Amino acid sequence: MPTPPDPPIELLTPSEMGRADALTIAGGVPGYALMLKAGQNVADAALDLLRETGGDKIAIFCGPGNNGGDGYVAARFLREAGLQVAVGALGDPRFLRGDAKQAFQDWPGETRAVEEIDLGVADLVIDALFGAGFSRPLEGRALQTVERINAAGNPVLAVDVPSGVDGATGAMGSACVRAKKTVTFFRQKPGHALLPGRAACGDVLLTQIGIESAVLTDIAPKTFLNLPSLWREHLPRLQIEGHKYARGHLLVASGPMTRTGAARLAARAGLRAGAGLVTLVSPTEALAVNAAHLTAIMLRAADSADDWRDLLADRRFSVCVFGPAFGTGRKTVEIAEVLLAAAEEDRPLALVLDADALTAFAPDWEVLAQRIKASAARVVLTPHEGEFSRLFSKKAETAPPVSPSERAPSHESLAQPADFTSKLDRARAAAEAVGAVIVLKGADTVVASPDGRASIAANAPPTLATAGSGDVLAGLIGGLLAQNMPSFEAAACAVWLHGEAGNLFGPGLIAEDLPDLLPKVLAGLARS
Ligand SMILES: NC(=O)C1=CN([C@@H]2O[C@H](COP(=O)(O)OP(=O)(O)OC[C@H]3O[C@@H](n4cnc5c(N)ncnc54)[C@H](O)[C@@H]3O)[C@@H](O)[C@H]2O)[C@@H](O)CC1
Ligand SMILES: Nc1ncnc2c1ncn2[C@@H]1O[C@H](COP(=O)(O)OP(=O)(O)O)[C@@H](O)[C@H]1O
Ligand SMILES: [K+]
Repeated sequence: MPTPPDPPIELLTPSEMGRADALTIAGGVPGYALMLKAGQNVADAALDLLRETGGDKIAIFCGPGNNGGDGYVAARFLREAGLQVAVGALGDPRFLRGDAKQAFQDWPGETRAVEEIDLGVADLVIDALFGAGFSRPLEGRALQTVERINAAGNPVLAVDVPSGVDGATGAMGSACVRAKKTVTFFRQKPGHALLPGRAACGDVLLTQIGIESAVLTDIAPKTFLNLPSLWREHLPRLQIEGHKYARGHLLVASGPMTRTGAARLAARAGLRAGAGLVTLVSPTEALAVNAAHLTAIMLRAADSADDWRDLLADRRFSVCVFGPAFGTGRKTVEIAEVLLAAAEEDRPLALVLDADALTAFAPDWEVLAQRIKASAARVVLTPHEGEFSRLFSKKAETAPPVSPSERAPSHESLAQPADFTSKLDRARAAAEAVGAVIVLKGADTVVASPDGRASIAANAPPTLATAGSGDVLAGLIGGLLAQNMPSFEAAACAVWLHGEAGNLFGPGLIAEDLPDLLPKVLAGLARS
């Protein structure tokens, strides 16, 4: 029998995880049974780490909630396994409640105050201070304890999330534990994938504690790790009787004479991603320089919004990447409006608006939103953080519907990257407000759809932070849209392919290298 394809990997916010616990408990599994399994998994991970690093002395820091409860359970298992375990409590453990109280009572050893734990002798530290219940920046004793753990430099195993990291957002307030490994339960959380949380986790070990996947039917999570399992079934499939027009005709808009490279990078990436035909649309003044660099990619001239309108009368043009190095003047807004208006029910068109096409509308994101919502085009916006802040810096005059997610930001705060509002929620709220798929780029690129689905990528290497790499990404999205891949899946797939191409090349990467790595990445994907 053929093996079924891997399912998408859901990411659960701490409150969704709370529902998973609650549904399981309501189904007859005692909460303490879940905690016992969680603590056992932590103990097993600690034993594995000690096999690598050597030693038998463990310091466990237990907080005032159920995360601390996992710590007391792990302490008991590790002591039973013959290790020397020192337990330090943050807060008076006599005030623990519920399962955590039970776990403390079942711990047969001594419990001291966190300050009394000698880190100089510990071979491993277990951080069970705060997990899903972490709710505000650390201060006082909690902050001092985390700073002491980090300063001591022992290998740290974090329980669920490194203390100080918000599992929903990946944000940290004043400080957070820096772990070598993080053991989490049932499903990963957005905070394991979003920065800075991801960097604080070290390796993430996902373990099971007796929660059935069936609870997810009720919870209906909408956030996923950006892995092939999320979009594989929507990958373009070549037909034996296919012709190039069946693979779509992608347009890419070139900037003026001295700014033509970005469009050529996008065009080549679009062609490599599988668009049947790619035409670069160049200002007349830059035709010669573009012509000198193009072979398989075709070339057309267009200078004004009217020229673009005439060009689009040819209905075979099905996708356009617009914005890279185009310039941010009034003409950019006019052409974007022509592109959006050209789509009709019986004239499908998909648009990737990138870079200058976003900045040209800034800060009037509501104008862009109106045009997109009035358009029949499928639209993907690909801002980096700077473009996102510029575009969404203005307060909303009429409050658009608010994102359904846990920490939905008001649209007034769409552009605030540094607080507890997550990149995930900002991208999601923007997608809903604008009516387009948003690709909010960076080392933890979020792709958000107006229908609430979102993905977080964790495969991109920092070598991708090189001039022109975003142009390549825009072209990849265009190439996949040209083959009729749905917008959310096309954007997520392109982000993943982009990351894998970066990984394949390694050090010394420049943007020109990326498109030509695509055949290898696609071949690997087909084999996996
Ligand atoms: N039955 C369950 O629900 C299970 C829970 N599990 C564990 O339980 C954890 C969640 O437990 P809780 O919901 O009790 O939450 P936590 O144990 O993460 O933290 C809650 C406690 O920390 C305090 N707190 C939060 N932020 C603080 C800050 N910045 N400074 C000082 N105090 C702060 C809160 O007031 C509360 O007392 C998970 O992360 C997981 O480790 C696992 O045992 C699996 C089963
Ligand atoms: N530190 C990083 N790690 C991984 N990927 C990164 C990092 N920094 C940037 N990227 C990726 O590189 C690309 C850069 O795009 P962009 O900022 O638009 O650059 P450009 O305008 O030069 O093309 C994006 O896809 C982004 O996600
Ligand atoms: K923790």
